[in-house]
Amino acid sequence: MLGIVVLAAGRGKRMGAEGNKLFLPLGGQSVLSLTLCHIRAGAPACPLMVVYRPGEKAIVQAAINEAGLAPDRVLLIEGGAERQDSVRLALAALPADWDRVLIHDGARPILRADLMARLVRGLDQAAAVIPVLPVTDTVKMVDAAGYVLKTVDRASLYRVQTPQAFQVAPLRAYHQQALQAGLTVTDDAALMEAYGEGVLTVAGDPYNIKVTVPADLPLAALYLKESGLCESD
Ligand SMILES: Nc1ccn([C@@H]2O[C@H](COP(=O)(O)OP(=O)(O)OP(=O)(O)O)[C@@H](O)[C@H]2O)c(=O)n1
Ligand SMILES: C[C@](O)(CO)[C@H](O)COP(=O)(O)O
Repeated sequence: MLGIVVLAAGRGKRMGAEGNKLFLPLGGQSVLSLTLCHIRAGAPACPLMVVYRPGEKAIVQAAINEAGLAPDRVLLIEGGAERQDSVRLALAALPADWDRVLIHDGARPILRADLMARLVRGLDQAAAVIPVLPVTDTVKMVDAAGYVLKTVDRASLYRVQTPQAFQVAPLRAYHQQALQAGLTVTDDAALMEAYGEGVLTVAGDPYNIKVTVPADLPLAALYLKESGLCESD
């Protein structure tokens, strides 16, 4: 069975808000409830697990309700200190019949059904499938003093998004191995790469912004309108 893990246990430090950025207003709801709304709309049959920050279970449950999801359809688990910890804890708690999983940042609310469909189809070819977009700016390496070291050839560089799609068994094993080895990563596909698994890329969605810094919120509101996702999902 395919399940979806939604990560919501961060602190939102770069946003600089009072609390967790996932509860900031967006599109008449909150960032998290919009994310959940769009998952419900795009993958109505998929069971969900939401990873929440200690002390935020009640507000996450409110976002689940606001998204029109039946509370009994959503598993809740406490996250860890880092994103990688939250994913490892989620994988360890998945129902036994979840053999494939989409792991998604709750901070990416503009999630369209066609992207999820592309990722799931890719699991017929690989144990890991990730959405990517080409880099459109020039990229340079810069030293600690702020001077350019070199310009990087951007032809083979891509920006990576979530959801990321996986066969559960290998990813769960690699997360445990990474914990033992002290290997830290910023996305889950990096663990599959580190342990020799092929990672397939599919076209990402330019509207699938991660709400990270203050400037991302008005952009997300614009993308919400442009994406065709109904605000009243
Ligand atoms: N310990 C953590 C850290 C992050 N996340 C989630 O992972 C996603 C991507 O992380 P990021 O955008 O970095 O969120 P934060 O860690 O909250 O942001 P910051 O690094 O600015 O504190 C977010 O939906 C966040 O809630 C999580 O579930 N558990
Ligand atoms: C997983 C991710 O969204 C892929 O781009 C990104 O690595 C998350 O980084 P963050 O610093 O945890 O937001």
